[in-house]
Amino acid sequence: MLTTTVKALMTYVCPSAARRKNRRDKVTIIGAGSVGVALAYTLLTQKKTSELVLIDKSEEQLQGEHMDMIQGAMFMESPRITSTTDYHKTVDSCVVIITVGAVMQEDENEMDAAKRNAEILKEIVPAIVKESPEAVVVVMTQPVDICSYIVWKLSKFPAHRVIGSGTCLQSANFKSLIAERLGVSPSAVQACIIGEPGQKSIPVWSGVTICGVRLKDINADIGTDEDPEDWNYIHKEIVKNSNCIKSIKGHEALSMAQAMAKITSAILEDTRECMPVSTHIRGCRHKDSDAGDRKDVYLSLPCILSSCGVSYIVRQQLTEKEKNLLQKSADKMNEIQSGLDLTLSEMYANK
Ligand SMILES: NC(=O)c1ccc[n+]([C@@H]2O[C@H](COP(=O)([O-])OP(=O)(O)OC[C@H]3O[C@@H](n4cnc5c(N)ncnc54)[C@H](O)[C@@H]3O)[C@@H](O)[C@H]2O)c1
Repeated sequence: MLTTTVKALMTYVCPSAARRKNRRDKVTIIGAGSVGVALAYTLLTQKKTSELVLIDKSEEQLQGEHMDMIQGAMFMESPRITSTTDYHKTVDSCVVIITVGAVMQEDENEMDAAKRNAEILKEIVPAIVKESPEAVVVVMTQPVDICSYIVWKLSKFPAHRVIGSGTCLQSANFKSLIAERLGVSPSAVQACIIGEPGQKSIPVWSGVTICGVRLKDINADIGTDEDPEDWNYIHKEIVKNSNCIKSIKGHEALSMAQAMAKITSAILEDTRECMPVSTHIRGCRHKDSDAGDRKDVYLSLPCILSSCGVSYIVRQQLTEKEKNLLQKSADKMNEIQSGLDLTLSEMYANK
């Protein structure tokens, strides 16, 4: 029975937050590139899984990564590691993490990247559904909100079982830079970045609290252009640093792997942790009042993660400006989604 406070605080998403009867921890990572391998290694060294399957289309790549991991397996309590091109080996995975697809190029727009990666996702999603129909799928392929939407549509999974990595890493940076400026531990800071990742992400300054004290109550203009202390330089710094890492080494594989390990363990261990991840948002007020699935988009919001994926979305009390920015992102997602062809060819549909 939900109390009034719980109802006002969070939107109930998952039809049953019941814990799985048979706890398992099999994880599949699809894509053995920089991000997939960094994540595999992080999950193994943090002992988050005892059974890991790594899938890629390149056998040579898989062989190299597999031999390297197996050599060190004894130091990781000898987990079962399978590296394969055969999806049947992924059967009954608890969590499937998608890291396939080439990194977005600097001059590439999101529509082109979405179309390019949609073709790859059409190839792999039917195989995931066939082998692990109960899995929670976590999408890392960029543009992550659009790719999460594509996976949700192709899989026909309930929306709470398809999650995108979203703004979880940016939010963690947001907390730690606020903490650094205040000279406190990040654990004293509650703060998050929502919407889409990158430059258009929305730092929710109105909701930043330190041990329950709202910074906006002390500095009414915090994070705005009128802020005398220019706190928003923190958000600019996060975006700049992320772009800098990408231009120097091509990807943020190591830090993303840490964030993803946290999301994965929240699902495997049913921790009910609150993390901003890309989730299905229903009922966005798009400009055209057309009903139907045009209103479905994926964007990051703070979610309670459990064994069923997203159990709740926390209802934030956003300012009008923050709401408008979120709406702008939703409108953009809607526009990109309407340009996608998500019909599965027979070859993949019957996989
Ligand atoms: N969500 C995030 O915050 C975040 C952060 C970093 C990277 N990424 C994204 O993760 C993705 C992977 O990045 P990366 O640096 O590891 O790229 P990468 O090129 O190093 O690796 C991609 C891998 O996918 C494999 N692959 C491609 N098509 C496949 C298919 N049909 N079936 C199986 N495997 C296939 C390739 O063989 C390759 O090994 C990119 O889309 C990137 O933009 C997301």
